[in-house]
Amino acid sequence: MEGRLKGQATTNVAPPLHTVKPLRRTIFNRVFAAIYALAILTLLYYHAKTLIYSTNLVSFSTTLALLFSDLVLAFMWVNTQTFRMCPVYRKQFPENVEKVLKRSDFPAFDVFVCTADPYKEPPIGVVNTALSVMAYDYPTEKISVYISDDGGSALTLFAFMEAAKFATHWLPFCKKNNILERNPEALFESNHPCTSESEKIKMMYESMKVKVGHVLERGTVGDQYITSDHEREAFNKWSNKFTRQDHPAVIQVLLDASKDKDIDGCLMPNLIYISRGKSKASPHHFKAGALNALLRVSGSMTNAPMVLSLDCDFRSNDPQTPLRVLCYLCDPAIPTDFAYVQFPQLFQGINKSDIYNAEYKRLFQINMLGFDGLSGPNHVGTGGFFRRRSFFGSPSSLILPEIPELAPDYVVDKPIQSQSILSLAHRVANCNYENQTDWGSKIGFRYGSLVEDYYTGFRMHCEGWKSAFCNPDRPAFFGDVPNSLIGALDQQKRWSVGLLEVGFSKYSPATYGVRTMGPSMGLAYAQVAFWPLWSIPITAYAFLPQLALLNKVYIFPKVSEPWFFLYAFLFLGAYGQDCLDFILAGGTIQRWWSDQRFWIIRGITSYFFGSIEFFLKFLGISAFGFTVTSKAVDAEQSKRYEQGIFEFGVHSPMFVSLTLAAIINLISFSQGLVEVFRGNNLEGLFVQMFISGFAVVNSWPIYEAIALRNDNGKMPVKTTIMATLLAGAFYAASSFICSL
Ligand SMILES: O=c1ccn([C@@H]2O[C@H](COP(=O)(O)OP(=O)(O)O[C@H]3O[C@H](CO)[C@@H](O)[C@H](O)[C@H]3O)[C@@H](O)[C@H]2O)c(=O)[nH]1
Ligand SMILES: [Mn+2]
Repeated sequence: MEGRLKGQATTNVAPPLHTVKPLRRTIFNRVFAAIYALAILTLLYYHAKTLIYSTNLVSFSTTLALLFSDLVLAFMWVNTQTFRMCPVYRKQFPENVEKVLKRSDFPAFDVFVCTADPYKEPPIGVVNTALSVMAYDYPTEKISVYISDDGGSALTLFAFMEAAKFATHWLPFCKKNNILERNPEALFESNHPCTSESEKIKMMYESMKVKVGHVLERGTVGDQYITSDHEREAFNKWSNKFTRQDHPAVIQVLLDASKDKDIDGCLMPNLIYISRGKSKASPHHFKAGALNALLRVSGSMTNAPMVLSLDCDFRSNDPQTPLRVLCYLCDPAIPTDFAYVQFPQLFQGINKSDIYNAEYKRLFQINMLGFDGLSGPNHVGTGGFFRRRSFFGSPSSLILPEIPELAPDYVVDKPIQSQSILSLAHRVANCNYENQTDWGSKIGFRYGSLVEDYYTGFRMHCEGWKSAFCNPDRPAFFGDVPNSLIGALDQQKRWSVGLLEVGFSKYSPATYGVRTMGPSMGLAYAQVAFWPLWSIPITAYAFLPQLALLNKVYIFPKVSEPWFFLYAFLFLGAYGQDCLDFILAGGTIQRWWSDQRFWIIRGITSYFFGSIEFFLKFLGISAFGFTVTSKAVDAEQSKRYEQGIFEFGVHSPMFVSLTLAAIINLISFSQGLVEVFRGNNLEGLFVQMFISGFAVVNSWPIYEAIALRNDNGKMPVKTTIMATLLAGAFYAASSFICSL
């Protein structure tokens, strides 16, 4: 455990703030890893032998393809074992925080909420996120919430002006009634006790929602909604020349903790709207750029020592969360190299069997425990409480920013609305501000990857920072999931590009990471960076055995041969352990099934196309950007999602490859059946039939979408035709090769 973050349960001096325990399955994991490693080596030996003794081109090339695929699988398997070697489980005791630290001494914290598009990310949702953290059980005047609007939209600003007014009722209401769901949407959807007060608040919320909805529908903030000169002045910044990609910085203080009070006369938190300056001439680096602008603007206004970064759809579900964080950050025994506490991404609105594997249990929950036993979990973009200091160089060498006011220990001694503070804030939010500075390379969130979260956490760990995973029984946050298949696949494609950007950079976890953090952490990070490589074995196994079967070429050992048992063990062992991990983490068999299916789907869609996009960019042929996942809901579509029906509906190259695989597997399985009925060679074709049969079962929703459905989410005819033509071409090409 490298002497880090050992819980303090054993000391009697102070009440414990947190504890850490190894997971019981660790021994089993280690023994199984040793056995499985032997099996993998045996398989590679088998392939090598077959390769050497292969007599014709077809068997040589199929063996080579299988060998290469299995090498990729083996590489990923080795990386995955790092998560299984010393997983730990942590607990916090927030009730003890006030025994070691007076409430008045609690540190201040700055919350960053990012949004980028009022139509894909409806402002009322962003408002809910902000309200839920503004209402934390924490000294209110120590909370500052910064909204970053990369959509540069007056509609979002309008929503927050309304939210600021509503908050003066909402915060005291939550605190007086000890409400747990502190975002109004969640509270009013739950069956909360109805009182006259809650009815009144609900009406206020509904009327705000209607107003914000109206403005969004119209696309402009009508005069009737502007209630003061101050507001009018703010909206005047949206001049004719103002576009989303080209505009000066807009910073609007909506609530000021030094003077604005709620209806009971208590101080409110700071609430600040920011749309950083943009120009087509300077790169804005997507979310990472937005977060760095936030680090600077918040630095110039409040410069709190603690920073929480949130996606716009990531609502607090527990007002006590900051206290859990203090269990680490205010623990007198905490090492100085401690950078952040990461909460898992958990979601609301996932359907029963989680058809799009939106839960991502392995990434967000299981692997985190493994990371946590090493140097700590990676950052997942939202739900991370950082020490501001960790953005400025390694624990031992502070890198100062270009102006002293932004240094992490600078004390802001002027009110946030003073002229000098506001002008500094505007200056650091300017689009050219970062030119010739260390932002994005040495300080702040790091540029160069579409998964800025993963990359930034990785670089911090490389610098020697540590982190801890915090997964309380009552989830700290809930997010939204992509609720259409194309939404989920596009998101995964973006991640794939971003991950490869890190995997094949000079900071690759497999080389630089292993060198700086040691093999365990390096390979753990590599496990994630190289996900898209899975597209190689998955695509190979989705087409090769099937095309071979169609051409009566048998490429796996016969059932009667001992090698068959090696294959059986490798398959059952991997799937069995995977399933066990999933169930032990509280999953259901049904969701595990979706999880394994979606891994295959991603392999032939997102990972595959993401890799292509990455290499095109690498060769300088094309560029790509951050396509924001839509959080807006379509009633009909969400009804189908509820029922667990896959949503196709639109044509996409990714759907073509998916349909192609489904068709080839169905035909090859049928062909296998015919052979079996003819009494031919069941022993020899069993493995190939098993693989295509497995794929057919997994592809069921695709066949339904092609042939049995009539709703708007069915497979577009164009997609089916293209896939069918391609299937024909694949078959023709394969028979040609076999005839050589
Ligand atoms: O130019 C941009 C693009 C996106 N965002 C914000 O980034 C967040 C995440 O975007 P989303 O479309 O929801 O992407 P996801 O794939 O769901 O997000 C995951 O993956 C991202 C990296 O690809 C991380 O940034 C996120 O924190 C993580 O939750 C949202 O709040 C956006 O508003 C910006 O602020 N500026
Ligand atoms: Mn998201």
